[in-house]
Amino acid sequence: MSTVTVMGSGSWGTAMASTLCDNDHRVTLWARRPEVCSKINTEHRNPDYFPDLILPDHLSAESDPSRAMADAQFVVLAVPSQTLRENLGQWRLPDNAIVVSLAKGVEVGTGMRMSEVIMEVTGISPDRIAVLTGPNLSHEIAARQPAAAVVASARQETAIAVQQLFHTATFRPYTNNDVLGCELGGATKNVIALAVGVAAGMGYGANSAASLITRGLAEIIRLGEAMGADPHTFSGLAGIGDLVATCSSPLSRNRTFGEELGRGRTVGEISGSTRQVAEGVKSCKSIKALADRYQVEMPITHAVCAVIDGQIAPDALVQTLLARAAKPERY
Ligand SMILES: NC(=O)C1=CN([C@@H]2O[C@H](COP(=O)(O)OP(=O)(O)OC[C@H]3O[C@@H](n4cnc5c(N)ncnc54)[C@H](O)[C@@H]3O)[C@@H](O)[C@H]2O)C=CC1
Ligand SMILES: O=C(CO)COP(=O)(O)O
Repeated sequence: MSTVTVMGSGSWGTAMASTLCDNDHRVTLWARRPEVCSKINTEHRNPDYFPDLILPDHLSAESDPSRAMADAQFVVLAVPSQTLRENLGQWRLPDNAIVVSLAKGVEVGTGMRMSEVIMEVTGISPDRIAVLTGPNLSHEIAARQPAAAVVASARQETAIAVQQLFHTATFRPYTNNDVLGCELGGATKNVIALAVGVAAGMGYGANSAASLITRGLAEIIRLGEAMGADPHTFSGLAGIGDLVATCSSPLSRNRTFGEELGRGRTVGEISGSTRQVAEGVKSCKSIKALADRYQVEMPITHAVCAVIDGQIAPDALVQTLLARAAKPERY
C-alpha cells in the first residue's frame, strides 16, 4: 500500500484517484474548491464531473495543497497543461516523492512538455518523474471498463513503480522509456481530434475520419522523429492507441469541440459553454511552433490553428487539406 495524492479533481484526476483506491492505496484528492472536497468526503461524489458515479468511501479530499501532499510517496499531477507551471510555483512537493504527470499538452510560449515544466519549476530529477498516458477516456476508466496505458520515465525503476501503483484488474499500464514520444503522442492527438471533430460536425463520415487519423499520425511521427522520439512509440498506446480513442469517441472533449466548430459554433461560444478543458485548443499553437522550430510539415495542425485563430472558417479546414499539392504517401 502506498500513499498517493492526486492534485486536481476534474475528470481525469477523479477517475485516476478512484482507480488507485482499487489497489487499497491511501489516496487523497486535492480539489481547489472546499465545497467539492465536502461532497467527496461526505457524499462520495464529484457531481460537476461525474454526476452518476459513487466514489470509493476511503477516497478523501483536501483543499489545502500542503496538507493534501503531506506524506505522499507519489504525487499525481492532474491539472491542465497551461496552468501546471503556475500551480507548481505555488506548491511545495514532498522531498523524494515520485511525480506522475497526467496532462496531455505542450506549454504555450515555451513549447515545453509537461515533464520539462515539472523539472524546470521544481528542480526534481527526471529519474523521479513519470508520465502516464494512453487511450484513457475518463468516464470509461471511472466505470472500470478495461483499458491499457503507458507509464514512461527516464528511470526504469520509476516507471515500474508507477506501473505497479496503477495496475488494477481493469487498468493495465505498460512501461516505456521514451518520455518524449509518449508526451508528444498525448498532446498531438488532441489537435488531430479537433480536425476529426470538425469533419464529423460537417456531416462527413468514416472515410474522412480515417484519412485524418492516418495522415495525422504521419505528421505526429514526423515531428516526433525530428525531436528525437522513438518512432515505434507512435504505433503503441501513446500514439495510435490514444489517437484512435480520442478521434473516435463522443466522450472526447477535443473531438466534441471540433464537432461543434464544424456545426458552426465559434471558439468563444464553445469554450464559454463548458468548464472542461480541451487541451488541443491551446496546444495546437505550441505544437505548430515546435513544427516550425524543427522544420516539420504538419498541415493538419496548421489548419486546426488557422481555424482556432479565426483565420479560416471551420468548413475550409478540410478543403484546405485536400487542395494541397499531390504527393506520394510517406511519412
Ligand atoms: N479527461 C480525460 O479523459 C483525460 C484527461 N487527460 C488530461 O488530464 C489533464 C486534466 O484534464 P481533465 O481532468 O480531464 O480536465 P477537467 O477540465 O475535467 O478538470 C481540470 C481540473 O483542473 C482544475 N483547474 C482548472 N484550472 C486550474 C488552475 N488554474 N489551477 C488549478 N487547478 C485548475 C479544475 O478545477 C479541474 O478540477 C489534461 O491535460 C487532459 O488532457 C488525460 C487522459 C484522460
Ligand atoms: O486524453 C484523453 C483520452 O485518452 C481524453 O481526451 P479529451 O481530452 O479529448 O477528452
